[in-house]
Amino acid sequence: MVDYRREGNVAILTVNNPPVNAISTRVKDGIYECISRAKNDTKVSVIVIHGHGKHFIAGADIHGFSGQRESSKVVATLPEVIAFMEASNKPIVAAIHGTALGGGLEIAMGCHYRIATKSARVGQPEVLIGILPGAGGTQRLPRLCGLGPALDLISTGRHIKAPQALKLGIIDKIVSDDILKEGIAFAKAVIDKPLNGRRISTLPVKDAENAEQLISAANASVRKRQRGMMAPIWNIKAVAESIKLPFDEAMEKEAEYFTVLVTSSQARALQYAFFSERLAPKWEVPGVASYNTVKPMNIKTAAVIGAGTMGTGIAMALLNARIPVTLVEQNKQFLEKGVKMIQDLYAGSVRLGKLTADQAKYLLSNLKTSLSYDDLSTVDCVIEAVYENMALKKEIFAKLDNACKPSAVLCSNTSSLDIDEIASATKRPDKVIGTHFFVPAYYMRLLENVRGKLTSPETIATVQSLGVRIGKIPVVVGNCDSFVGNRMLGTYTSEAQFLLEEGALPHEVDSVIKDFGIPIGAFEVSDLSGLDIGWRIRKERYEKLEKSGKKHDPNARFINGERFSPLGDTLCEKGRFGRKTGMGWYRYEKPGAKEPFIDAEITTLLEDYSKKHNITRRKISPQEIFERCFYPLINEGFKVLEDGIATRPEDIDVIWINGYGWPKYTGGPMYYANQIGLDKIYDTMCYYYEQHPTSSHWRPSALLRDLAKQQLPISQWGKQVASRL
Ligand SMILES: CCCCCCC/C=C/C(=O)SCCNC(=O)CCNC(=O)[C@H](O)C(C)(C)COP(=O)(O)OP(=O)(O)OC[C@H]1O[C@@H](n2cnc3c(N)ncnc32)[C@H](O)[C@@H]1OP(=O)(O)O
Repeated sequence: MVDYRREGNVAILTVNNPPVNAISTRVKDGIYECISRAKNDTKVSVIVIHGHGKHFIAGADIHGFSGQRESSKVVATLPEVIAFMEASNKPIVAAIHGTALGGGLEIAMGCHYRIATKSARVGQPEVLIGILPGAGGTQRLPRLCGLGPALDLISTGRHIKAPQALKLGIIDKIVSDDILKEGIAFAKAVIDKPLNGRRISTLPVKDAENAEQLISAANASVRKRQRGMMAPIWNIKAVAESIKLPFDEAMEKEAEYFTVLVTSSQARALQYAFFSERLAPKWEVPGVASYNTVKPMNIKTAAVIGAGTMGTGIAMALLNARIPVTLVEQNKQFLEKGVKMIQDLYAGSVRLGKLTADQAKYLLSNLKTSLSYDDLSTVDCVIEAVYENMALKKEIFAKLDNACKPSAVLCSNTSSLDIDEIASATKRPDKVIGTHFFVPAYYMRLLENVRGKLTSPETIATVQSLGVRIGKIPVVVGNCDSFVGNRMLGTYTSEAQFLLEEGALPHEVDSVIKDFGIPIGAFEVSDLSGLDIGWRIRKERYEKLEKSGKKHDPNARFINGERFSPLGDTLCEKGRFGRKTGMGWYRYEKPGAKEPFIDAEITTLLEDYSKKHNITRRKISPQEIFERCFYPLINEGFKVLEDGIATRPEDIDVIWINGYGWPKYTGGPMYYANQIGLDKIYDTMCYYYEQHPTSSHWRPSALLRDLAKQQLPISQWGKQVASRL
């Protein structure tokens, strides 16, 4: 785990714990033993610590915070090992490449010098997994780089690159990529330098005079950007101790606050989410194939069909990953508008300093445009991103099938339509798959990959690997109406509207949703994305119904015996499409404005509606709003598992966290269901099903019922599936 060797008078400690050199108990013990050995070795004058493989040390082993800890051979804790390193009279140099994160940076700060390669990144991301840098990070970082930067890094968890770390004084020098050679050379040059001033714990905190202002600014930022999360608050509190107390006493406070966080349910949920996000790309389709049995195709070039918001966003996601893209439109003006959108977004990134002008120019140089499918004969992959219309999509796929080489993968960015039907327009259904991106597609991390009946494992592997390459978290799901995310969302938006019919107002429903931690309410989000999108999809369904001989009544509150709210359609008929028209479920100062205001017209519309349908409006409690919005959603997640549409509960949680703003600190809907208690959810579902028998989303899932009866957690379902593979 930690190798020791000596080269002349330099002791070299190599941390070797693949894949990221996480600090397990054995790594911690190994470091302690190797430092002791170097301290006692009279031939050693200086020590270098570095990491084998891709990283220096990416932090403490996250498995260790909730699972069983390995027993330790040495009694010292990680903070004690770091103190032991800092106290060494022989200089210790941390030679950093890849990442020095969390406990890795804390170890580096226990060293007397830190050098790093230019591409190395450092950070204290503990807050993101619900804990704090409990091995002295909250105390050493403000001494090293100042209170302001330390508060920022520790409360946000963001990583910074070596050049910025150098500016902040976190590292001493940027060196070439031959990190070990550089480390040894640097170590030799500092052998005789005094260590006074190199032991960070003995230094004063920089910017301490501005403490009050910096701490209140950090707290204000947390209230705005990390609402509901407890870890950022405790992280700030711990850093604040650095200016109130001497180092040793502040370390005791750090340990105390660490214990509060590490035992919290938020930390458990965030750590579960961390591993779930890493599990998602490792797809498994029981009885079919899995990521480790199939090789993906290498996608060298891609095309995107449609230069609207979705198409341009997808094109940018591909361009950002250095994949050359041909953007195709049928209309020259639309195409030019789309290209301008991309150019403007890159120009914005340059203005914000996220890209250099040269980088933006390079990315744009990989963008080709075309008005003809004839230009797609050599591309490896096409992503169609036109609006949701089955006939149009089928027409496009038939054309693509003729224009593209036989090996090309054909993807549809659909959020709800039947992939099998789209694939039926081609002679290569095995190469057709849904790739459901989220808006804005260049930014949102979720990619819901929808496999059809005939989609080949190679095609699944290809889009999963492409997803990772373009920085997404790809999740494989099965083909059903609206797939996983939107299928579950459907129950939530339906219930939200039923609540309006019965007496609630949009802002009352939205505030319960936001209090739970979802950043934007159901009605706010509907106004943001545009009510007309759902309306278009519903109109397609009404047309289908009519074709099958069932007349659709625009006032109907039931479709095929199922409760339905026509309120969304009513708003659209009045031109209330949301923010873009300045009115939707809320009113806005002008079209495109962001701030929603309660609209008296909507209140009247709802009252009239209820009267017309003989519904007695009543005050609906926040608890009822919560249960009615979220329990059917959770229940639908169980049905999705039952139906084999999702393979693992973790996949559902990843979808909801990364695509729909579900608060990560609750772990996602399936994890959260366990926290509430499956029996409680089941009983509540039964209660509401009795009250609302015409809403099938209240019918409790058989899986939920079985697990609740057997008092089993949802993770047991995952295990059952895993054992069947
Ligand atoms: C008295 C006791 C006091 C103790 C105080 C201790 C205080 C210190 C706390 C910490 O250090 S908490 C950990 C802080 N570090 C992190 O949060 C880093 C997390 N990791 C990452 O951000 C990324 O993994 C990476 C290092 C940037 C690499 O990213 P990349 O995309 O290249 O790979 P991944 O797919 O993310 O990861 C690969 C592989 O490694 C596993 N892994 C990563 N980090 C850890 C970790 N810290 N612990 C355990 N495992 C880790 C990850 O799950 C992947 O595993 P597989 O999926 O391949 O099995």
